[in-house]
Amino acid sequence: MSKGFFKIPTTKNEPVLNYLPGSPERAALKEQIAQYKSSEMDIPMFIGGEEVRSGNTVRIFPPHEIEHTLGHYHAGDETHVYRAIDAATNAKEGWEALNWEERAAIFLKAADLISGPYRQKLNASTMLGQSKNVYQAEIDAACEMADFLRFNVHYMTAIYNDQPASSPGIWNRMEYRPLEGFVFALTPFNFTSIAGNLPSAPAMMGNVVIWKPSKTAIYSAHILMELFREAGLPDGVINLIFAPGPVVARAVFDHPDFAGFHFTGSTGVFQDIWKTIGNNIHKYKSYPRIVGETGGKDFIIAHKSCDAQAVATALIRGAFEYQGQKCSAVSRAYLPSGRWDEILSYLQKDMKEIKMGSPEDFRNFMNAVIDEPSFDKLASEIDAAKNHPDTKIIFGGNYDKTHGYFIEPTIILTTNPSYKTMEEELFGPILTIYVYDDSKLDETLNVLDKTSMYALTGAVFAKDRAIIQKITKRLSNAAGNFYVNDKPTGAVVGQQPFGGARGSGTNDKAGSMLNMLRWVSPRTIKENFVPPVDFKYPFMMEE
Ligand SMILES: NC(=O)c1ccc[n+]([C@@H]2O[C@H](COP(=O)([O-])OP(=O)(O)OC[C@H]3O[C@@H](n4cnc5c(N)ncnc54)[C@H](O)[C@@H]3O)[C@@H](O)[C@H]2O)c1
Ligand SMILES: N[C@@H](CCC=O)C(=O)O
Repeated sequence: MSKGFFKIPTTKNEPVLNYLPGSPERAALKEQIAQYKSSEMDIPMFIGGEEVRSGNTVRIFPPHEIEHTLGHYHAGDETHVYRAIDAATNAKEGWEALNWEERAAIFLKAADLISGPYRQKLNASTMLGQSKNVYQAEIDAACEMADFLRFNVHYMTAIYNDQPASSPGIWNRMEYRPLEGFVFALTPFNFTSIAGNLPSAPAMMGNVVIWKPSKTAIYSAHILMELFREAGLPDGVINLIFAPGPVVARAVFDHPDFAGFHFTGSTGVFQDIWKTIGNNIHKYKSYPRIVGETGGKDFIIAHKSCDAQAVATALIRGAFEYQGQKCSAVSRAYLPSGRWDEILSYLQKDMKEIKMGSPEDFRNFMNAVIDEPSFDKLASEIDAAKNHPDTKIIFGGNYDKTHGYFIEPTIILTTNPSYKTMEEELFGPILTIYVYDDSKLDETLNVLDKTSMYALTGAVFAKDRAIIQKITKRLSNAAGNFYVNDKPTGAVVGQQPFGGARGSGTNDKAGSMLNMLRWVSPRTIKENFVPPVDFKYPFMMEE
């Protein structure tokens, strides 16, 4: 029982370190990378606090250096899913009974471990396992992960503090119970922080969790699990398993105690799972909470009043950072004909200077794409654009998978605003540009709004305030995160709550109170201090 209304420490964003030559953080990171590269890691599942080794091992290697072995993980099967569900069920009572401040302390400690001894472990494992450069790893694995943990504690207390009014003689209370059952967290490859947030956010609210990460992000997922354990997370609260997605899904979605699904990944997978949950709805104790943040076809629209250099910079950073493998990455742009030559000349200058290679060489702006299927798909889209009458490749267009999965940053110019790469998410370093007639802004906005099924991120570049207002209003349903004169990537927890609508997800805004509310099932308690003892109401009195 808590014996005080405790206040949490002030919530602040984790500072982004610079990694300048000669800095201590750069030296520490390089040392951690060297250490990880010099020994192979043996990675078990974690079920109920036990390290589980199936003996069925799978090799892990850097996408940019495919001959090198980072380690092996132990792949699981259906039996491990059932063991994980049992472990979660056994942990539930004890975890729910723990005071909120004890739960908060575990996750605040995890955040401080990230600021300290775990920072370079998370950064190095993300750089090597997912092929991110130092800055992309730092803003994700270190800063965003620490921010999720600290801000979610803040939102948890804000939720608990939200209490109903009480009339005289009555005390109304709202109890924010965890869900009755377990939560399933299914996580993507591209953000270590998302992989960590999806299981930890429901756990913070008192839930027990089965966590299945992407097979291409198991190296950093292992470090996250070690972090949670070192921070004091009790056994069985989060259970990490490496069975194939469909195998886990079959067992989880058939279980009567399945209570919530926390997903980030592609739209097709989410929609299939939603159907499975719908078909099984009669099997569950409660209606499950379904939270899914999915794909995007994110845009920049520039107006003739824009700053051309700022547009070019936003296109390059927005489209090519982390090889375009951000759900928020710019992959289609609508640029005004009157400013196109100027924007193009800035692009020409900058594109020449982009370096691509291993993240171990800190000069590289870009690294490899995540795996061979992704590489092959991107290469085939580039080839298709090379041969299509509506398109011309104006930058890049080459690819090579001899030693790693490298795709050149590629810009396609199209005369057809409905060309495939203007509509479909490719998830790679391919940007398609459509140059519109300056006088056809309204038509272009209509096309932009209707071209794709997604509505995740988008940006307008303009100096004219009336135009900024007009476009912001006209595109109000085209993006869940909308940016004015800024690239549409790099949302910061607590500053730009993140998520999209339409085909891009349930828009529950990761790292916000809206998301945390999905992991509780409130119970209203009314207490009457002096209950009535006569059933008759005063109006019934004799005249
Ligand atoms: N909106 C957002 O906030 C956001 C953030 C990051 C990534 N994304 C999206 O995620 C996608 C990229 O990530 P990804 O390639 O890891 O996504 P993905 O959908 O391929 O995989 C996500 C997870 O689902 C599992 N999975 C895949 N197929 C499955 C199936 N049939 N049954 C059960 N599980 C299955 C994977 O193993 C992985 O753990 C992109 O579409 C991107 O836009 C969205
Ligand atoms: N929140 C991240 C994107 C996460 C998806 O991949 C951003 O804003 O760039």
